Amino acid sequence: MVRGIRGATTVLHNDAGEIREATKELLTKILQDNKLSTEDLVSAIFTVTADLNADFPASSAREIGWQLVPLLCATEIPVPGSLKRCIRVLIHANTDCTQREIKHIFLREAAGLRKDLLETCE
Ligand SMILES: C=C(O[C@@H]1C=C(C(=O)O)C=C[C@H]1O)C(=O)O
Repeated sequence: MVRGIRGATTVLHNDAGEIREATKELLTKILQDNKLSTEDLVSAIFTVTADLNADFPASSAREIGWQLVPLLCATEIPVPGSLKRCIRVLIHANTDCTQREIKHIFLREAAGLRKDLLETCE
């Protein structure tokens, strides 16, 4: 069964090194907490807020072994007042978990984004 897994994190600066480090931390935790390997991954879509253009998060994914996973990066909708310097991801993965068992991961300043989603996790 293919399930969707959401994640998000933030960086302090529009800096390629920071984006790489934050993205790798997020993706590694998503795989660990959901007991997934890269072989289980179907695809992933990243968005970054318009204030982040120093690097593509997809490059970071390849640096941790996601070379065969189809990836896409796009700019997030600039809703006034929304969280700044945010990297979001939607991963599609093969898993036996139910929807409620999926661990969605929101780190750093993004931790408050989707408390509703976290509350529905088992
Ligand atoms: C609230 C978020 O930001 C935005 C809103 C989303 C939503 O309402 O589901 C999803 C992604 C973003 O476009 C989030 O990342 O979860």
